[in-house]
Amino acid sequence: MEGVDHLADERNKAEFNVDDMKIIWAGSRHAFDVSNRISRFVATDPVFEKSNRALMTRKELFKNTLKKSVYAWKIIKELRLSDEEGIKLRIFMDQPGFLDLHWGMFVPAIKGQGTEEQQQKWLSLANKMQIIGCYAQTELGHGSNVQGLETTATFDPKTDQFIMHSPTQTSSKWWPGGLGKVSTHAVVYARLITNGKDHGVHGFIVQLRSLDDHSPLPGITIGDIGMKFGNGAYNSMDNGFLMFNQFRIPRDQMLMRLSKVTREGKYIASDVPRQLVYGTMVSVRQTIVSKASDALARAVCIATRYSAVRRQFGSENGGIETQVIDYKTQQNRLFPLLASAYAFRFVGEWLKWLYTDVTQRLEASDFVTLPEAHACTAGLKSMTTSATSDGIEECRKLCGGHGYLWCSGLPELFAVYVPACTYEGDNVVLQLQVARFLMKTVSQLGSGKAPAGTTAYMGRAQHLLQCRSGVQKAEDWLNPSMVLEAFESRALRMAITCAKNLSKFENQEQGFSELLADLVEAAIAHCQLIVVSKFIAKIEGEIEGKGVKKQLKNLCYIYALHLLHKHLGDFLSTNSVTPEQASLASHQLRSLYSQVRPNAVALVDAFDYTDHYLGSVLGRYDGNVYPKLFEEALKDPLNDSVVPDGYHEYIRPLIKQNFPSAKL
Ligand SMILES: CCCCCCCCCCCCCCCCCCCCCCC/C=C/C(=O)SCCNC(=O)CCNC(=O)[C@H](O)C(C)(C)COP(=O)(O)OP(=O)(O)OC[C@H]1O[C@@H](n2cnc3c(N)ncnc32)[C@H](O)[C@@H]1OP(=O)(O)O
Ligand SMILES: Cc1cc2nc3c(=O)[nH]c(=O)nc-3n(C[C@H](O)[C@H](O)[C@H](O)COP(=O)(O)OP(=O)(O)OC[C@H]3O[C@@H](n4cnc5c(N)ncnc54)[C@H](O)[C@@H]3O)c2cc1C
Repeated sequence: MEGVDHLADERNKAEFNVDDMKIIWAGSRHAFDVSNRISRFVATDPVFEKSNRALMTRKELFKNTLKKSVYAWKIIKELRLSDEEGIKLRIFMDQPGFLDLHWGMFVPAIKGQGTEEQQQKWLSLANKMQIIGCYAQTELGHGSNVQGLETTATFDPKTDQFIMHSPTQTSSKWWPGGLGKVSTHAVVYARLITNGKDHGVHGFIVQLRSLDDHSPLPGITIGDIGMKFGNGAYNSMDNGFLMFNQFRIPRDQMLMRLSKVTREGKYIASDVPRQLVYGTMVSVRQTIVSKASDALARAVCIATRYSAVRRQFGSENGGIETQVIDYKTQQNRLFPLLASAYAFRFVGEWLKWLYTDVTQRLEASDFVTLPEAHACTAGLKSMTTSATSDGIEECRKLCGGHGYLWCSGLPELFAVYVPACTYEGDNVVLQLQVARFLMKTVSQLGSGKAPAGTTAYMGRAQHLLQCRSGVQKAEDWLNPSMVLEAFESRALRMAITCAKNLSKFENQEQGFSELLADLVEAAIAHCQLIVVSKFIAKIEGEIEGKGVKKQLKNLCYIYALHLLHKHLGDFLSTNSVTPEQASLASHQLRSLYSQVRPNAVALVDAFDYTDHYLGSVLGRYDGNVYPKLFEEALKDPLNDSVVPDGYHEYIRPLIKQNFPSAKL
């Protein structure tokens, strides 16, 4: 029935003020206002229609993305939207495209690695989008191993130019988004060679295409790398390949904030850490963590609303059946994901603070917190994107068969989201960076250098290695210090076991290779501790709104205790909890699920997503699922005619057993 809220009963059950929770979710009243206004604007503008995306050909989808992106840019300019509003517009437009790489990587790379002069020249063009840029780092043969890149930039003192060259097929740039068909420029990462000496990987601004007719400049071979996973989905993006054949650029197009090449070809390295050349990746990894909560929240919103609408079994005397959300198994799969969406939101807020702090310090030439910022952005990017990808797929299964329909919104969400486990650093490779950081921290324990920030707990190693959890009854698992101690002790003990095992190897690098799997587990334990501790810090802070804090507390402990349950092997083998304490945690979890149950729909309403953004028949705000599923089915081109194309050619001859005789 149109106009009826099929979820009204669910909404009436809520024990907290949803509008107050919306502010907490958004981060502030201002952020909520912006998000709410822009999402509704996008939802009502026909140019941003997206329900027809899956049936588009690749070319149609690409052109549709161009149209939307340019229209979005026009709106940003004409309505003088702020950066914050512009970014929200892009998010609610919900279609990956070249804007992401231009604003998300090309512009930041120039800001972070260009001199004042270079910024003035290039950003004035880029900020007006008179040039369109991308980030060309990965090559066919090397992605994770940035130091292994093969593209060369050789300085030619005769002409004061760099010669960009792709010496092998594997050195072709391969993957950069926006490169294939749109970008006029790129920040290209290549090995800098002066006077025959290789100085490692540096960034260069390179023009790729003519600004008059868009044709590739001579010496450049460029194109799209082809269809990717899923129909529609990330295929809106023109991920590209690029080869240089002795292509020349002026010397002043090397990004020279971190190191320089003089007119004479002398290489001058500055005294800042060389890793700052990776700065753009660190900034995007930070953004990806906040976006993880957004993607997971979308999937959870769909699965929660649908689980409240969907009924199976349990009918007595012909009465109505049980809502599937009332099954404990459904709750046990769904509510931890709901809790994770909130957890990732809060750790994302904290990471943004950490990133802003390290950026300010770097500007003042203080590099002390850089290793921690790198470890946190890498580890949390890895942990949250892996959990989100798995979570979206779990939400699809939580929706049963209908979750597999395109119009559930979940297949496309998964297809668009899952490469987040790979881009901006493969998730395993990134956790190994965290592991290196942890091993270094452990090796310095007792040296007088007290661990700080997220590793401060390691400073209490003596206590954490000996302590036994004090949990005696299920309610003790609602005590923040008991929960934290269990997570700290598990993380520390896993890290120390790895360090001890490493020390048995004469060659540390060989030892590291042997122990990779254990090291990744230790790194994940550390990252989970960070998320749990930031969630606890959030609920211990000031939170306004009727009943809001209570709900967040429930979600916080669900998040922590479901991790305990999931990684029980770690907790038991490190003696961080006993089997009895683990079973008390399960008991407490069940009780928390019961408390969340009446609030579940309201907790996903707090995300304030429009039906346009959700793009899901199953997740509709009004819960009017079944008539809309029919409507969607009838829109399919196969239903344009009653008798399908191909009937006369194939079906009829088959039924009539009337096909021409086969010849081998
Ligand atoms: C006017 C207003 C306008 C506004 C309008 C706006 C409108 C439009 C809005 C548009 C919206 C934009 C928003 C978009 C936001 C983006 C969202 C996401 C979308 C993403 C799209 C996908 C794009 C994908 C891009 C990519 O994938 S780029 C390529 C990424 N590649 C990688 O990540 C490679 C991974 N590999 C590495 O990073 C490194 O190789 C390595 C870290 C694995 C190893 O490096 P290396 O070999 O050098 O290091 P070692 O292991 O030897 O370590 C040496 C020491 O260095 C430390 N280290 C390493 N890395 C770093 C680092 N980054 N920082 C600091 N330190 C680092 C190590 O820890 C070692 O330290 P030690 O010596 O102490 O041990
Ligand atoms: C959708 C998408 C968009 C992208 N956009 C861009 C872009 O705009 N610009 C750009 O430059 N790049 C881009 N990339 C490339 C991306 O950054 C790389 O794919 C990513 O860094 C992973 O590198 P790889 O492909 O070389 O993986 P590989 O390193 O080849 O990984 C293959 C496997 O090897 C494992 N492995 C690798 N090294 C190790 C190790 N040391 N120890 C243990 N295991 C290891 C990995 O875990 C993985 O399982 C994009 C990629 C995708 C999928």
